[in-house]
Formats: sequence, C-alpha cells, structure tokens
Amino acid sequence: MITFEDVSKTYSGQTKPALRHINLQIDKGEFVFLVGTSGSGKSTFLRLILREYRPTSGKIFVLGKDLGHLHQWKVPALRRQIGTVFQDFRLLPGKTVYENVAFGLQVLGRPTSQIRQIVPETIDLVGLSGKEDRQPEELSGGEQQRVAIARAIVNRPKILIADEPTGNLDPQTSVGIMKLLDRINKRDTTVIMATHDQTIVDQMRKRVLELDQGNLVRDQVRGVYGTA
Ligand SMILES: Nc1ncnc2c1ncn2[C@@H]1O[C@H](COP(=O)(O)OP(=O)(O)OP(=O)(O)O)[C@@H](O)[C@H]1O
Repeated sequence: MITFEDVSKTYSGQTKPALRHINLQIDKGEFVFLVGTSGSGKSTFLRLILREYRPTSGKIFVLGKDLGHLHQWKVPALRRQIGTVFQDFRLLPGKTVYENVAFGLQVLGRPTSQIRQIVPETIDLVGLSGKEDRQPEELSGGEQQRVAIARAIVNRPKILIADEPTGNLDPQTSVGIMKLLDRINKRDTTVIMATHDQTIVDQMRKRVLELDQGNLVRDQVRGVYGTA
C-alpha cells in the first residue's frame, strides 16, 4: 500500500537531510504510529506520502502508484484516496457540522441523494448524531476533532493520515478519539498517525516507527512509545 525505497529528503536551502535512506512498507489495513522528537522528520514523511513534496532521492509507491512518475494532474485523485486529520482540526468556519462533512462530497459532484445518505451515516459513526446543525465553535475540542475525522473519512479513503490528532485534547478526550480511529482502521482503512502521546502508543500496542534525526531507528510490531 505504501513503500519507501531508500528515500531521502533534504529541503532546499538546508544541508541536513530531514529524512535519510528510509526503507519500509506499510500494508493494507495496518495501524502505524510514527514517533520521534520534534524535528525528527515525522511531518516530512507524511507529506511525502501526500506528494506535497518529492524526495531528493529514492522511490515512493502509494496505492500502486510510483509518486516519482505521477503527473501533477493526477495528484488530486491520489489525495482523494488519503484522508487527513491534524492537531488544529481545520474545520470550515461559518459552516455547520453537516456542511463541513458534506463539503468534500459536494466538491466531487456527488449526487445530492448520495450525500444525504452518507453524511448522516458518517456523523453517526463519529458519535455526533444530533449535532449536525451546530457551528464548529459551538463544539468542544474533542467534538471538533470528530467532525474533522468525519470529513476525512466521508469519501471512504483507503488511507488515513493523522498528524498529532490528539495534540490539543485532554487525555480522556484523546482516548475517545483513539477508539474512533481504531474503529475506522477496522473498517479497512490504513491509519498512519504521528504522535508525541506516550500513553496512547503504549496502550494501543500497534506497529511503531521511530524517527531520529531523519533516520528510521525502530520498526516494532505491537510496539511502545520509547524503548528507554
Ligand atoms: N518546508 C521546510 N523547509 C525547510 N526545512 C524544513 C521544512 N519542513 C521541515 N523542515 C526541517 O526538516 C526537519 C524535519 O522536520 P519535520 O517537520 O518533518 O519534523 P517533525 O518530526 O514532524 O517535528 P514535530 O514533531 O515538531 O512536528 C527539521 O529539521 C525541520 O526544521
């Protein structure tokens, strides 16, 4: 599903690589935590998967496509198959929960009848039934993140990338978000999550990839946050 072959990335104007000689494979249906100190290369790794950047050297394959040979006009189709969730929610202000979740499908030109079916189902899945007409600012942080997750999965993406999705949430709310991501993963969506949250990683016992100064220093099945 995702393959990195000897991937290195040095940003222009920088001398130190953000990623160095990364080799790995992530299979369909996996749940993977990406850990490492600030600046270790986690976001760079995620952005390469989305083809927001190209590697300086090496090859990346995502969903059967060699990203090095993917035409620019095909990048939006790639990204439609990859949902994204961030620490800061990134909801559309001035739009209700329903409108936030429906927006992506409307942009894709999906028929209204389909949207009217899928959007309530997705809002229900993330546990926000009854809050369809709320504005994002009328919701708690955890609820806003649930809306962001609903928006990310409404199109049934094959991959969900989450960059510190619990970074702004208290521990109890974070547990709820992780249960939701686990449920989404069990519906056959591959989940890759960058996090600094030791408790969550230690509780969930999923595959852990650890980056250190751009090097992949650990790839552990049913791993923990740190080995120390
Ligand atoms: N657009 C950019 N231009 C130049 N350097 C960059 C850019 N983005 C990241 N870097 C550098 O690349 C390295 C890796 O950064 P990256 O954002 O991938 O780390 P991270 O592990 O996601 O950190 P954090 O946990 O703080 O989000 C850092 O040294 C950073 O300064």
